[in-house]
Amino acid sequence: MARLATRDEPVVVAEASAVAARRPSVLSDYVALTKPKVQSLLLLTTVAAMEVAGEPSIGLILATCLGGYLSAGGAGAVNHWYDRDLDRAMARTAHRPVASGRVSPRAALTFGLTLAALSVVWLALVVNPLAAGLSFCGFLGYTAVYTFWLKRRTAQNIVIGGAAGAVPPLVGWAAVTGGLDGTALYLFAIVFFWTPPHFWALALLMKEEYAAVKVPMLPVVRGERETRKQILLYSVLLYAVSQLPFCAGGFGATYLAASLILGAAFIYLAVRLLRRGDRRSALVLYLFSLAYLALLFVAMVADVKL
Ligand code: HEM
Ligand SMILES: CC(C)=CCC/C(C)=C/CC/C(C)=C/COP(=O)(O)OP(=O)(O)O
Repeated sequence: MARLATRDEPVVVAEASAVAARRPSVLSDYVALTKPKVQSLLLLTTVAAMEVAGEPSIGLILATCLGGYLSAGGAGAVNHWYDRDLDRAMARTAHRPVASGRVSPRAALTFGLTLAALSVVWLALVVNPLAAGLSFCGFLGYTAVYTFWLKRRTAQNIVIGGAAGAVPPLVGWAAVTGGLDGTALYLFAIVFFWTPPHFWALALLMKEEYAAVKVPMLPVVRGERETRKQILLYSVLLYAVSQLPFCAGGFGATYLAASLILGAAFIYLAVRLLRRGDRRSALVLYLFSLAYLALLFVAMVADVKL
């Protein structure tokens, strides 16, 4: 039955279109499933490793980055699918495409698995089988090992699961050389030891949210002081590991200077967090951790190219 227009209608229409304007497009929802901001740093470590490993062509760099993006993006989509119950319950993640119901769980899972399959085929055919295999291990590490298995079971979830995020430099190295060597393993170790302080600094800020959804992150299970101690411990380990490629002769003075300064700053911020125990120090360390990894990998490239 036809409805009479009312004087309120323009307001209702304006409100409806304002909501529509705020609603992300389908494209931006699918891009969000791939966790693009995290990907930018993963790809930086991939490209830096490629430049350290040899003289890759632009074509090889782009092909490897596409494969890496598909693999890590597929893993991100599978994570959105599996963790939708947790994401829905936490303010930081409630707006995500699957959690908020804009993308169906089945569509997100199909999307994630399709990207992962495309990645394996693409890397195997266009780059090489080792790069494809390593990248698939990263996919399994983030999805099966971290997301499905460890995240909801143990406070060591991020320590073990963090190995997945350390795979991209190996993919880059394998793409250029067809193999792996000591320097490649040091790059893996740097990201591996970087991940716990990176995440735990943020977890300190999100402790209540994780506790509410019963995810056993370190600050929830062992308390804030123990988390701050562990952050300092891993910061010192990270510093030690970051010196190894220099000691092994893989890098020279530029890398040594950068790793000393960046490592000292990391440890200083971790000590400050331990002493002060405030939210601001945790936020500063989290933000610095992002800059640290980017600058350290840029320094590696500068060291070997300049
Ligand atoms: C399993 C290991 C890791 C865990 C649990 C973790 C966790 C997180 C979380 C919860 C955030 C908050 C922002 C968000 O909602 O996405 C974040 C941000 C970020 N992480 Fe990690 N992270 C891990 C490994 C990595 C790795 C290996 C990299 C890259 C090398 C990385 C790069 C980033 C970047 C660039 C951001 C900022 C993104 C933004 O501003 O939205 N993370 N991480
Ligand atoms: C192919 C490959 C090398 C993939 C691995 C990439 C990898 C491990 C990225 C880390 C992703 C990340 C932001 C995890 C967040 O943890 P979370 O999912 O618990 O955080 P959330 O609460 O933000 O979802």
